[in-house]
Amino acid sequence: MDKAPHMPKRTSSFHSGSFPVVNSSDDHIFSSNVEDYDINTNSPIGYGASAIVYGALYKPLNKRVAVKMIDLDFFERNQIDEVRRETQLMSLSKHTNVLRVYGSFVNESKLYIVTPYMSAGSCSDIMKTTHPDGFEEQVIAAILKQALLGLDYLHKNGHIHRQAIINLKENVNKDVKAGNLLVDEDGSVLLADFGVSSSLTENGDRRGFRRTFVGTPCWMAPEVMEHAGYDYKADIWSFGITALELSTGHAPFAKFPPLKVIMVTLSNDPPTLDRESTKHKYSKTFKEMIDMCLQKEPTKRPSTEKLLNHPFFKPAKRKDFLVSKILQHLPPLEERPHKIQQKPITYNKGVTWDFAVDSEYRENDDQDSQEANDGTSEGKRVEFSVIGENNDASKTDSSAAVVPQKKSRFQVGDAVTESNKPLSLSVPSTPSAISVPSQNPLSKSQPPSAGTNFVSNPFSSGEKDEQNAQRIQPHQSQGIKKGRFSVESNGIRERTFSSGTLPESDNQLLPRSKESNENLTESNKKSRFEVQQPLDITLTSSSGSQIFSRESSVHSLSRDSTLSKGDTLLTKEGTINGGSLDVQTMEKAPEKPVGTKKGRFQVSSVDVPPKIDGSISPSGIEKVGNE
Ligand SMILES: Nc1ncnc2c1ncn2[C@@H]1O[C@H](COP(=O)(O)OP(=O)(O)OP(=O)(O)O)[C@@H](O)[C@H]1O
Repeated sequence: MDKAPHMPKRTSSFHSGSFPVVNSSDDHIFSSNVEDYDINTNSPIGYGASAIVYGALYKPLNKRVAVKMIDLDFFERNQIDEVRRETQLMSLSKHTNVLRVYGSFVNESKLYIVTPYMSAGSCSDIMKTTHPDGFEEQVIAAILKQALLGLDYLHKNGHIHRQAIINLKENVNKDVKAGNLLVDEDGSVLLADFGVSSSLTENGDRRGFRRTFVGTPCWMAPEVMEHAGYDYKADIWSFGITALELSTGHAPFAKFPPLKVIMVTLSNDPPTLDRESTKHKYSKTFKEMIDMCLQKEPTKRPSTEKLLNHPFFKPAKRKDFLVSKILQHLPPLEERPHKIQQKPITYNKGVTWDFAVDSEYRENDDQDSQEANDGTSEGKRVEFSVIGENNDASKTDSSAAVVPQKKSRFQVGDAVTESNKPLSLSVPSTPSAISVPSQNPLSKSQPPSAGTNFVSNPFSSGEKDEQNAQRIQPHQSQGIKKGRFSVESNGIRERTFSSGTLPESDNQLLPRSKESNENLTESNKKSRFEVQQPLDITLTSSSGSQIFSRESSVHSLSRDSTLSKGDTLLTKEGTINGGSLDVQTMEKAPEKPVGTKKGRFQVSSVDVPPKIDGSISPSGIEKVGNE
């Protein structure tokens, strides 16, 4: 397996003896010798942001356990130190509804975390396997009651589930969610995944104010999205989202790209249970409980204690009810199809949102993200990049336990961005929107090739951007102009470009242009993102705080080549409503490129005068890295 090239190599100072073995619940000290674990590396039972989870036999006790394997080569020393503390912390959590750590140790460069084997898998697993449309109400009540008891324990002991107590300033996407509710064969539901993975998936630099969110933001509370201060009430929001997830089979907005989830969450009313449209019938009481949790104002949400007294939970059945209702016909974990999760790891500076994207949004070519992230930036920005690479689960082996998957990344931000490798792409004067077709994320036929660092001037087909870069003029219009570019190994090829203020009609969202996509060859299928950049845009949340921009810009970015009607984009008023979309049909490339490589494009808005040489777009498209 390849390792993500952006990951810093950990120094060798961390060795197997430095990770203390911790006591299990039954006072057995689990061995730190990997030979004592017969790990079934052929059939992982789960994938996470930072880890692959395997079933294993712990030979000294002849006990089945789960082993979470994390490749420490991908992480920095301070992150690892924190993992050590948090793993110990987890070992101390003693509640029947909180997953305990039996032990942990390092072997070579892998961290092994040993936990009880939860043979039914996560609630998310179960839904995908047997209940794609969600569970019936009594099942949900039985699941959530146990989860709530675990959460109550954590809250009362100072944990916020979504983050380790050690560092309250940095956030990770460790929400309460169905994927983190593990179910045992006896119907026990345990909250998992607090602390340890958090450390590894958040950014290593703890001195700054970077906040990296990993995964999809569907469960993320609005105040967390806003980068505002938050507390344990954020878990209550996630809990409410989880309730919706369990009743429909998916979280609200699960199909949306991450940025859009944020937009919709912040601008719309909280999601609620549509009792008319679900497969199962749900009570008003259930809906009422969800609505209590999903209040945008955190202080209005109930505490775990109050929730436990809610009528919805009063008649909740015991765990054996779950055995008879949902665990009967489940195939063994190892035999279930496990989707490889795409989770990013961020090393960027600045306020950052970093999201995994579903396969439909993935890119296929490699990217040297570490290099790409070497530039510095302050404030928020929009950034798109690809790091890591897709890997087939079947190729997983113990020698390369964790390979961060290829992913796309979106970062949203504002302010001054400084990059060590400015992108020489420019677009003609006064661009307000730039559509960037990138490689079709579903196409695997174009492996990246080395040496392409260029982004085209959209007007200069086939020529390198250094030669063709055009100066971006100061923003003079709030209209939307579009350009788009692709990066190919043999230079830059213009696809299409349109400029000018969009007519009114263009400001409506258009249905996906299947036809245009179908006409594309593999070499020219592109996803793209679009940047709208009126100068005076500020997106504010319901609470009044700024979300995406300060006073100068907003970028809406979508890697979806088209959006469907009803999709939302930022507007210059800073609200979210129907946006404009470029639905140009891309022309077939006259020649198949030798290969396609991606640079990394950092899109930001900077209120600086344009550079005369045009090498850096003052409207903020900068190349921040390359392969
Ligand atoms: N003890 C366990 N028993 C059974 N399955 C497990 C166990 N631990 C984890 N899994 C499975 O592995 C998946 C990923 O594990 P985990 O959530 O701990 O990883 P992570 O890196 O923290 O990921 P994420 O950030 O997505 O939550 C879980 O969703 C679950 O399906």
